[in-house]
Formats: sequence, C-alpha cells, structure tokens
Amino acid sequence: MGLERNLQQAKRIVVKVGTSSLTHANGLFNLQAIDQLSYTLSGLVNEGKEIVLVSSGAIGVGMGQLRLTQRPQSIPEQQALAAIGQSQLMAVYQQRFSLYGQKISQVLLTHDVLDYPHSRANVLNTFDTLLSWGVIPIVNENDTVAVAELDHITKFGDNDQLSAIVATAINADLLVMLSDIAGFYNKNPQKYSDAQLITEINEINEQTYQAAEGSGTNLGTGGMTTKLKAAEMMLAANKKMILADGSNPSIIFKILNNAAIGTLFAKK
Ligand SMILES: Nc1ncnc2c1ncn2[C@@H]1O[C@H](COP(=O)(O)OP(=O)(O)O)[C@@H](O)[C@H]1O
Ligand SMILES: N[C@@H](CCC(=O)OP(=O)(O)O)C(=O)O
Repeated sequence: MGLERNLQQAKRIVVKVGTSSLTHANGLFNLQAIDQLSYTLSGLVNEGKEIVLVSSGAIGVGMGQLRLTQRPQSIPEQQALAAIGQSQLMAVYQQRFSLYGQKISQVLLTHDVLDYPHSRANVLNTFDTLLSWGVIPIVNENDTVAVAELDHITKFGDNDQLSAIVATAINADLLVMLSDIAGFYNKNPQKYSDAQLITEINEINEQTYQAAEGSGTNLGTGGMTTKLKAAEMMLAANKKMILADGSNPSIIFKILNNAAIGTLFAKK
C-alpha cells in the first residue's frame, strides 16, 4: 500500500519544467505546453498557493533562434545561447502569464549562492517578498556565470538539483518535477519496452541510481540521475517530490487532487 498523498494541503509549491517539455525537438516553443503552464500556475495562485517556477529552456530556445540542430560542445557557446534564449523565454512567459493577469519575475541563481549566509538571506528575502505579493518567481540557473571550477560538466545547466535547492531553502511543501516521461521507471523506458513505472519511492539507494540513465534528447541535460539527486534532497528535508509528464502541465491540478499520477518521492 502506498502513502496517502495528501497533496491538496501543499501551499508553497516549486514546479520545475525541463527543456523537453517547453520546446519541440527543432528548438521552437511548445506553445501548447507554455500556455497550459501559464494558465495552471496562475490558477493555483488565484487559489491561494505560493508558486515558484524553475524553468529550463534558455539554451534550447537560443538554439532554435540560431537554427542550430546540435547543442554545441563548448561551454562559452552554450552560455551565449542561454543568454540569447533566456530573454526570449521570459518574453513569451510575460506575454502568456499576462493573459491571466498574473505577475511574474525573473530570478537567476547559481547553485552556490544559497551556501553563503549573506547571499542566501538576500535570495530568501526576495522570494518571500515576491510570494507575499502573489508574484511567480521564474528561476533559471544564471548560465553566464554558472561554471563550477572543478566539475562544470555535471554542475553546469542542472536545474533539477537547483529546483530542489530552492524548494528546500524556501521551505516549500512540494516539488513538482515535470519532464518528458510519465515518472521514474525500473529501467530506462526509451531503451526497454518492458520498463515499469514506479508509483512511489520512499528511499533512494544504489539500486535506484542504477535504474537511472541520462537524457533521451538532444536538449535535455541531466536525465534521471539529476532528478534522483533532487528527490534525495527533498527526502532529506522531509519534503515531497512528484515526477510526472509535463506534456500537458494542467496535470498539476490532478496531482494536487491526489490522482495516481507519476512517481511520488516521500519518506514513509
Ligand atoms: N529509469 C528511468 N525512468 C525514466 N526515464 C529515464 C530513466 N532513465 C533514463 N531516463 C531518461 O530520462 C529522460 C528525462 O530526462 P531529461 O531528458 O533530462 O528531461 P528534462 O528535459 O525534463 O530535464 C527520459 O526521457 C528518459 O529518456
Ligand atoms: N539553464 C539551462 C539548462 C538547464 C537544465 O537543467 O535543462 P533540463 O535538463 O532541460 O532541465 C537552460 O535554461 O537551458
């Protein structure tokens, strides 16, 4: 028997959306997904929820603008693409959210700013103020500066872990991670047709990581490994995370009504 989900009680919610949910394979906007996302998150704010959106997509949108079909290998080119794509992404969000009278804001962060007390306090004060005003902060990694000295390949461009860092720092009740897949499977479903969806995970161990592989697309970055790391952070903070299919973001309404959707990560 799984846990009672009890997600209707979640008040402060972080929603993370990956590149693969926001853009088509050719790098152009998935307008249906963005429209649904704007509508859904605005509706939740109207219900009294506090919503933070962690949105990837800057590099993918930048690639679409320059008509590139392959993600460049070099970090400076990826950073330049992110700089191009981020403003375009925000322009589209601004337009779509304004249809619902919803105010949004841009918050660009690096993973480490929450490690230092001074910058952490500034970031948390900003989030608290925006949320108290009913504004949705739209967070992305500050890709121009986000190159960790030692291991930029895994640290650069990882909004999965950033979303969990933000969710735990602002004491969110729930992280909803939307991806291009229905949830966490016992093996990579892009490779194995008999892979099975796991509906609930209470503990993450070596075996869980063994089932997680990299991204299936040209645009996604972390694949399942970084999503599991995010889930591990949420569990350690005794918070919940749901991993679900983001092709139709209004799925969040069903998730908050405790429908049996996606994979729930929660401590027993
Ligand atoms: N065990 C697994 N369960 C589900 N998906 C997996 C698994 N292992 C690897 N994957 C891959 O991870 C992909 C999702 O990660 P990613 O492409 O980075 O998405 P996003 O852009 O949403 O961050 C899936 O489409 C799938 O190809
Ligand atoms: N910050 C970068 C990428 C971040 C990232 O984690 O991408 P994804 O795996 O699609 O969630 C961007 O906006 O393109």
